[in-house]
Parts: sequence; C-alpha cells; structure tokens
Amino acid sequence: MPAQTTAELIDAHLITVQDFPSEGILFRDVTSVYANGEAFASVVDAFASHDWGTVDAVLGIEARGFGIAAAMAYARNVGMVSVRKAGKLPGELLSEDYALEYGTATLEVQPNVLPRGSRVVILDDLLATGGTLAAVVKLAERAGWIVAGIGVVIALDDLGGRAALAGHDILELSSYPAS
Ligand SMILES: O=P(O)(O)OC[C@H]1O[C@H](OP(=O)(O)OP(=O)(O)O)[C@H](O)[C@@H]1O
Ligand SMILES: Nc1ncnc2[nH]cnc12
Repeated sequence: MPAQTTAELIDAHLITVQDFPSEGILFRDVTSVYANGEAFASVVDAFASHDWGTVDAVLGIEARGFGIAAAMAYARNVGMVSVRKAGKLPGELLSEDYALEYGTATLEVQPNVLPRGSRVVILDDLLATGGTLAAVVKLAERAGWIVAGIGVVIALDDLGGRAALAGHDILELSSYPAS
C-alpha cells in the first residue's frame, strides 16, 4: 500500500464534534491528529520542510499551536516563541484583542525575546475566521518581526480566514467545510 499523504493522515485521525464549545459550531479537534505518531510526524515534517526562506523563529499560538511550533522549531534548529492568552506571560508585553468563530479573546507576546527584523513563521492548528492569526500577524509586526509565512493543519472553508490573511504565504495541510 502506498504511504498516506499528510492530508489523508489528518483525515484519518481527525475527530469532529457537533455543538462544541457552543451550539452550531462543528468543532474540528486536531488534538486527535497530534495523538497519532505517524500523523503528527507527517504534519511536523510538512511544516519543517516547506520553503519559507530564512526562518529565525517559529511562533506558536496557545494552545493547539504550541506542540507543532515547538516540533518545527526543533527540526529547523531555531527558537520557538509562545503567543499566549492574556494574563499568562510576565514582563513587557504587546497585546491584541480579536474575535474568533466562537467568541472574543486577547493574545499577548513578549517583544524582546527576538531582535527586530527576525523572520518568523506563525503556526496554529486551525484557520476559521482568521481573527486569531490576523491578531498574531499584528503582534509580530508591532514587535518588528517579518512574517515569513503562516502554517495551519486545517483551514475551514467559507469563514473568511484566507481573505483575513491576504498577502501572506499560507501553508494549509488540509481543508474542511465549516458546517
Ligand atoms: O480563525 P479563528 O476564527 O480565529 O479560529 C481559530 C482559532 O480558534 C481555536 O483556538 P481557541 O481560541 O479555541 O484556543 P485553544 O487552542 O486554546 O483551544 C484554534 O486553535 C485557533 O487558534
Ligand atoms: N470549528 C472549529 N473547530 C476547531 N477549532 C476552531 N477554532 C475556531 N473554529 C473552530
């Protein structure tokens, strides 16, 4: 049997839950993909082997972006920067409020962990409305970093996420209908 593609492995291991975390949301639970060794390795290899140009660091978004960002950073021998929900990081911070498919939130980053001019890849599990990733692009740019590209395991169709990130190189490993 030929080896499964990354998109096939994602599809084989993704769990979909209706009405989580609120009614009407079809929740795509990428943690079930991470839990399978072959699927997780395939996802990480796809991000790590992509041609992003020079990469100085990988930004991971809390919580489901952390694991993939750390693994890609290790594979590329570069740093990993945590972008966290409000109130979790100490010291000097930049903050951005944003809306996502099922609510609003605030993300924060420590701007002094990387020099201005650093080229960064931003990774997250899933692109829906794009509110989360657009907020992280703003944080990175306010910190003086150059966004080399954005990677997501899954993009949901028809929620406007790709348009919200127009102008950026987006690597989506698979895509699904939003409902
Ligand atoms: O494109 P958007 O509409 O902004 O939605 C995508 C975001 O929503 C989820 O995060 P969530 O805030 O639920 O956080 P979690 O990873 O901590 O569960 C997901 O992990 C993305 O970060
Ligand atoms: N439908 C969805 N499934 C999983 N994570 C999400 N984040 C935003 N929308 C989501």
